[in-house]
Amino acid sequence: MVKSENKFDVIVIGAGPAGLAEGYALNSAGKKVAIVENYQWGGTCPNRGCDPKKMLLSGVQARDHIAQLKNKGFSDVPFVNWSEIEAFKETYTSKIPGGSRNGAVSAGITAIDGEPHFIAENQIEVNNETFQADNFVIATGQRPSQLNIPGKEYLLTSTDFMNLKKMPKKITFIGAGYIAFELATIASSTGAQVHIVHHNDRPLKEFDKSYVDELVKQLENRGVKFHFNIDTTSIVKSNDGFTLNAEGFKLESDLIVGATGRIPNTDKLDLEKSGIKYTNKGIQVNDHLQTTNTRVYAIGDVLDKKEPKLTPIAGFEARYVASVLNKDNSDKIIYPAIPTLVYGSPELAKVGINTIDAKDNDEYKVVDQDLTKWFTYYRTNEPIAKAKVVFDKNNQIVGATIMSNEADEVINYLTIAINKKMKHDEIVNTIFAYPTPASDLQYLL
Ligand SMILES: Cc1cc2nc3c(=O)[nH]c(=O)nc-3n(C[C@H](O)[C@H](O)[C@H](O)COP(=O)(O)OP(=O)(O)OC[C@H]3O[C@@H](n4cnc5c(N)ncnc54)[C@H](O)[C@@H]3O)c2cc1C
Ligand SMILES: NC(=O)c1ccc[n+]([C@@H]2O[C@H](COP(=O)([O-])OP(=O)(O)OC[C@H]3O[C@@H](n4cnc5c(N)ncnc54)[C@H](O)[C@@H]3O)[C@@H](O)[C@H]2O)c1
Repeated sequence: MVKSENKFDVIVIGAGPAGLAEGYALNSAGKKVAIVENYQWGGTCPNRGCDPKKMLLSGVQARDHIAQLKNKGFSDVPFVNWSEIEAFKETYTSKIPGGSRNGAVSAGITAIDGEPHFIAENQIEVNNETFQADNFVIATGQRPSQLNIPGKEYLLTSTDFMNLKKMPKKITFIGAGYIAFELATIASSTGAQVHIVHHNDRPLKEFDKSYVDELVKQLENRGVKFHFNIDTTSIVKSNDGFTLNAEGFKLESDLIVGATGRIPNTDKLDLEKSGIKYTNKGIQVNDHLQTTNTRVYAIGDVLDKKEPKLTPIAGFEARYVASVLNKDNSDKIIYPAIPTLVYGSPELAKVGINTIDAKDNDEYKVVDQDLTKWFTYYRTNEPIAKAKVVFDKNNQIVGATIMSNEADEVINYLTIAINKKMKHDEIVNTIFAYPTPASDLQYLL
């Protein structure tokens, strides 16, 4: 017999951006909701992902702005003190787990701490107690993948990097994806000599190659050394640090960070007992985000999906599933244009139709502009600012790739323009504050 207080309308598993957004949306619609978390409430993004990374980057970007203005008002480029910036980040992250849990409980959500696993299609067990629900939403996210090589235990994760108390003299990242580019930018501005070792010659492969090549050059200009086509075979501990070995290649470092992707947290849940299918890419769902057990939904990074695994998409999926469970919606999920961004100095961003796919397609026109001399970028002496914009046959913007220090802001404007199908006239006739990246939009579109 399941105790009546252990029976819920919906049990959400995982208290990250996806699970919390789900819990709040269902709770405010009057459902009896519980959320189960096995580690830190708040999940990856605010505890060990987007937010701490961006706090660490804030100091780096401030320093880089001054570096750009060397001999144009500044004679010295300040040193970024890693220990202070890391401690500042900690003032934010240390409050996240408690704050996230308290917020959910204050809203009326039942918080359960422990390791859940399915024991039947509508029941889970946590801490030897049985809980039952009409529906479940799995939102357990991902964790860093680990290379299967001798010495893998010596590799740090992105979380370890962000919690370092001291920046080492020499640090190596394996893998050249989002995490390596962003953390390498931070490390190189805080005094470390940085290396990136990648197994092929196509870093950030989902972005336009010509812009990635330029980004690689910008990182090289700040001292980052790239080693392409190197397949790491082992890590060996030495007296002073660690040696990364590959065929005909050796690299000594004080620390080595593995940044070769992330894997879904599906393994501890006994999904088979609930009839839920999954692959090594995540939980399989239909176009209503429903798993192979129709009472169970899955959202966020734990999904096997083609959309990128990012915080705002986790929130979008949570709101969608809430609308389905609240019986307000029976439509399949349709994603709007999704912006993605590699943070740094400069930033690389894209949205909508990829400029790589549009290049050789008659349906599209791609306009590539060097913006470096435009006033917005000239006034801060940015080393590089570029934009490739994709238009369809009606001259409607459908995609873009942007590189500059302001790419985060510009890509968001372009996302609105794509989703709202805005025409050039509408942009020209919108009065934006001048001079800002927004007031440049009329020359981009
Ligand atoms: C270094 C880094 C930087 C990033 N930067 C950005 C960025 O700038 N912008 C962006 O949009 N995205 C970024 N991301 C991705 C972003 O963090 C994720 O997309 C987002 O956190 C996904 O939310 P989620 O709720 O699906 O998963 P998560 O945030 O991972 O939350 C899942 C939760 O489930 C819990 N859990 C796991 N297994 C179980 C279990 N068996 N039982 C119970 N609970 C469980 C976890 O402890 C966690 O709290 C970054 C990620 C990393 C690692
Ligand atoms: N700004 C952001 O939005 C942001 C920032 C960080 C992370 N994230 C999220 O976290 C995810 C994980 O980031 P990530 O950088 O770990 O993964 P990623 O998938 O972006 O990059 C991993 C890279 O490692 C390479 N790789 C794989 N095996 C390798 C090997 N044996 N040796 C060398 N290289 C190897 C891959 O080819 C790939 O380029 C991202 O896909 C994204 O969802 C987002």
